[in-house]
Amino acid sequence: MGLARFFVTERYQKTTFFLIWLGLFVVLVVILVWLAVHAVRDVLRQETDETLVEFMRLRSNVISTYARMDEWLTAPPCSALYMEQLRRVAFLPDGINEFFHVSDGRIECSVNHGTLQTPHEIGLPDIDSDNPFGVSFWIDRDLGFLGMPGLMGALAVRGNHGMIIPPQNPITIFPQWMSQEVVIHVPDGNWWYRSGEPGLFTAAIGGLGTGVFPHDGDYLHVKCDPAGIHCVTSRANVVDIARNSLSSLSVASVAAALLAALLTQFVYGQFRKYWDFEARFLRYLTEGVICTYQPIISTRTGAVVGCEVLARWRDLDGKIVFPDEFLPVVEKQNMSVQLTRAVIDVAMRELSDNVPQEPFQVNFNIFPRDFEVTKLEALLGATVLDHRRFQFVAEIVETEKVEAEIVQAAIDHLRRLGIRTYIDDFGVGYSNLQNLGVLQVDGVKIDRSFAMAPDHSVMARILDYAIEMAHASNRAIVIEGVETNERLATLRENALVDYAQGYFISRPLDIAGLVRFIANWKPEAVR
Ligand SMILES: Nc1nc2c(ncn2[C@@H]2O[C@H](COP(=O)(O)O[C@H]3[C@@H](O)[C@H](n4cnc5c(=O)[nH]c(N)nc54)O[C@@H]3COP(=O)(O)O)[C@@H](O)[C@H]2O)c(=O)[nH]1
Repeated sequence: MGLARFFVTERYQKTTFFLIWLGLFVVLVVILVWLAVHAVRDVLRQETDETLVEFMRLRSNVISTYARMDEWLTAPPCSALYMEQLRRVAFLPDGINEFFHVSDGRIECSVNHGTLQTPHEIGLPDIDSDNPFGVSFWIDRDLGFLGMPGLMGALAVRGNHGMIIPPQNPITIFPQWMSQEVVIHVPDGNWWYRSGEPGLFTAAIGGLGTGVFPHDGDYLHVKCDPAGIHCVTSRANVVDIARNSLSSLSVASVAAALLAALLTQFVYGQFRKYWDFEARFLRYLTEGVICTYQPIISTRTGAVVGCEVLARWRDLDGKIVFPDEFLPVVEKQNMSVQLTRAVIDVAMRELSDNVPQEPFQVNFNIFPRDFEVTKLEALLGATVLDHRRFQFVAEIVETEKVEAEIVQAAIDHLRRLGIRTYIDDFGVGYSNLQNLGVLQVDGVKIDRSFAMAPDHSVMARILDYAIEMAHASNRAIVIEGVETNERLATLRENALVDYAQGYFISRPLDIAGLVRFIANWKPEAVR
């Protein structure tokens, strides 16, 4: 049963619907979060790369500017011609805004915006020239000595040629939730802060991650240029992201809830289709078949002579389903042989294990469409041989028009096997007088509507005629639907009736009930 209960049992359906919705909603939210994390990672990677490219471009400008200085500065240092040559360098479109001559740790002269009045000591570099470019750096120095008070910048010197690299504030405007730090990484493993939010690089290399990785509730991404000189660390602050995207988050949640509801309709619909009555009946037909037995008594002796086997089907939630509900499915899906086979198997197992009475008549209902020699052989042949102490009766109810010749051949075949055939529900539907004349059956069960009709009603009077007609054709007569003692008494007074069946005698019983009924039944009580 397991999960199926949730789709079969009415009272679980709302809960099931809600649980499916919740599951889908969670899945959608997880997908959204996953997409958002990926988008953030992409932004981090992209912004990091862009900043690195800026710094690498600047660096190649610096290198090419040095090449120009080496080539163009031919005059004696700080001479008028030299200053002219230096000014030509300053016109290069390089983003570097001060050029100077250095000798013995002193800036001797400079050109561009700065106005160096006197030589200026610059002391030891922060980063010496032991790098692939042979450039020494003085990081973040106050450029007041160049007549640029309050401006900070890095000094880069190669040989006697120097330049100022102003603070490189990234051109890009980051999203509010993002920050960056650029450091210059030097070969001895130290690094110098270059720009952005201090401390990110330290956190990143302490975070032991590569690529984009979570760190202290944030996402960090660190990347150095191929020469390993500039390193950019970008950070996405998760709390800031959430705070900045509150409105988008609410919209996304509502959208996810609605989409989950739509998907639930579909998914639930598919499950329901899979588990709807018809589908599950067909899947579990054989496993679910149970048999009930309605006793049949002799009107002459009052003794129990046998029973009619009536099928029920146990649904997956344990509910008992009656033939009115499943027979249309059986007929529509052409499963009559499977149902009858299952009923016969269950009934014969239960009856042979529990009912010792001999002889004992066992009536089965056979679909008219199965009243063909080959189908009946398959349905009843072996059963008859295995259970010879039972007297089998095949009840045929004509819910559809049948070919009399085919049915008669089947009746003859059954008779050869020792099985009797009764016309069931005589007097209603196709089960009429004409068939009584055409089909050589052994007995007639007169439809219960006659016996159930009030005394002196038209139906009750027709019952008498029906009995007479059946008797005239020399058939055994069974009256169904005996619901009162009075009706039974009337029938017993009528010498033409052979057997009676009905709620007054007993409702259909399970096998244990049938055994009890047989044990407790007192024929004289109805005599
Ligand atoms: N092909 C098959 N048809 C089958 C099988 N099992 C049952 N059936 C047919 O389903 C119809 C309904 O059967 P069920 O609900 O079991 O009803 C039977 C009795 O409970 C009911 N009955 C008997 N006595 C009385 C009574 O006094 N009053 C009253 N209101 N109802 C009563 O009648 C049904 C038995 O009818 P019948 O078969 O005509 O003798 C029914 O048509 C079954 O035939 C199956 O395995 N195969």
